[in-house]
Amino acid sequence: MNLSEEHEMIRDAIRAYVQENIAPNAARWDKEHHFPAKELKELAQLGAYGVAVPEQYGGAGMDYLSLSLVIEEIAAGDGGTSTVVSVNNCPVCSIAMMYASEAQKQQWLVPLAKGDMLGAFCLTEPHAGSDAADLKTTAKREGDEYVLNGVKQFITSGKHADVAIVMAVTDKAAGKKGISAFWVPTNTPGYVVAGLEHKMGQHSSDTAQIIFENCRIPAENLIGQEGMGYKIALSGLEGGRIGIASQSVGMARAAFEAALSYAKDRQSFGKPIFEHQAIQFKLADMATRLEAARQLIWHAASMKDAGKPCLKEAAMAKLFASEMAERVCSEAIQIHGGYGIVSDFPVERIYRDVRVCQIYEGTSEIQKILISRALA
Ligand SMILES: CC(C)(COP(=O)(O)OP(=O)(O)OC[C@H]1O[C@@H](n2cnc3c(N)ncnc32)[C@H](O)[C@@H]1OP(=O)(O)O)[C@@H](O)C(=O)NCCC(=O)NCCSC(=O)C1=CCCCC1
Repeated sequence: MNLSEEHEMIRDAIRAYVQENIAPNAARWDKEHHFPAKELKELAQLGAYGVAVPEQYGGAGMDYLSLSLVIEEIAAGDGGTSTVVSVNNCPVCSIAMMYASEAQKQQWLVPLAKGDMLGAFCLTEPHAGSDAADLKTTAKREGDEYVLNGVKQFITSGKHADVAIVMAVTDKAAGKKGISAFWVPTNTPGYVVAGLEHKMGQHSSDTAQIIFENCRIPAENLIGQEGMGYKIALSGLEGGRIGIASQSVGMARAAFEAALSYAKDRQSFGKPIFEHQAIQFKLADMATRLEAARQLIWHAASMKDAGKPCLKEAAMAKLFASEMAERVCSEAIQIHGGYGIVSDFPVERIYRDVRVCQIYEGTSEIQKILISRALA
C-alpha cells in the first residue's frame, strides 16, 4: 500500500519537527526522566493530539492512517513521547468521539484534541491487567454525583494528565455489564497520584499508580450509559493498538537506521562491517520485517478509516509490530557489538523503550486470543 501526497506531507511535517526537536534530546530525557511538556505542546500545535478528530472538535480532521504515520515519526525520535501522544489520541479522544455526549465533547474532546488538555486512560488495576473486566474500583451514585474508590495501576500520564477516562464498577452483580466509564478531572479532590513506576525505559513518560479516595464527580461525567464501560474500554483499545503498533515501528526504525549507519562506519577485518554478509543479512531481515509491520498497520488503519470492523487486523498489527520491534532492536545492538549496550549509542535506550510494546494495551498473548477468536 502506498501513501497519498497528503499523507506524505503530514508524515514529512512531523518528521522534520521530531528530528530537529525531539530526537536530539531523547538520550537526555531518558537520563533525567524529563517529561517534555514544551515539545508536547508544540506537537499539539502541529495537530498531533487529535489527529483523527474532526476539525469541528478541535482536531486535525485527518484519519487513522495519518495517526499511524504521526505516531511512527514521534516514536522514531523518542518512545516515551510517542506513548503520551498515542494515548491522548487513542483511546482517550477516540472514546470521546464514539461515546461522549455533545456537551462532553465540547468540555473534554475539544481541549484534548487541541492540546489544551492531556488525557489518561484508567482501566488496569494492580490485580487486573489482561483480565480487564475483573475491576474492583467502584463508582457509587450519591444524588447528582458519583463517588469513586479504588486503585488504578500503570497509568500513562497519570501524573501529568488533566483529565482521565476511568472505568469503575457501578453494579457488581452485573459483571462485565456492571462497569461504567467516567470523565475524571485530575484536580478533583480524591484523585491521588500515589506513586510513579521506576521503569526500564520510556522515562520521558510518567507511569503512575492512582488511588481514588472518595473522589466525587458530577453524575453528568458518566460516558454513555451505566454498564457500557467495558465495551467502551475495549473499543478504545482497538484503535489504541494501531498506535502501539505504530510506535513499535518508529522505535525499531530508529534502531535500524542507527545500526545501518554504524555498519557503514565500523571497520573489521579490513572493511566496513556492512560489507560482511552476516551483517547484510541481518539488515536485510530487519528492513523486511519493518516494512511488513508497517503494511499491517496501514491495512488496519485503512479499514478503520473505511468504517470496517478491524479488531483482528489491529491485533495482528500490534502483535507483529511489537514482536518485530524487540527483535530488530536486539539485532541493532548485536550489530553495534559492545557499543550496543552502552548509553553512548541510542540502541541501548531504544531497546529498553520498546520492550513494553509487547505488554501494554494488551499483551502479545491477548492479541493472539483476539486473533484466534476471529478465526473461529
Ligand atoms: C479480550 C479480553 C481478554 C477478554 O474480553 P471479553 O471476552 O471479556 O470481552 P468481549 O465479550 O469480547 O467483549 C465485551 C463487550 O465489548 C464489546 N467489544 C469488544 N471489543 C469491541 C470493539 N473493538 N469495539 C466495540 N465493541 C467491542 C463486545 O461486543 C461485547 O459487547 P456485548 O456484551 O456483546 O454487547 C479483554 O479483557 C482484553 O482485551 N484484555 C486486555 C486488556 C488490555 O488490553 N489492557 C490494556 C490496558 S490500557 C494500556 O495498557 C495502556 C498502555 C499505554 C497507554 C494507554 C493504555
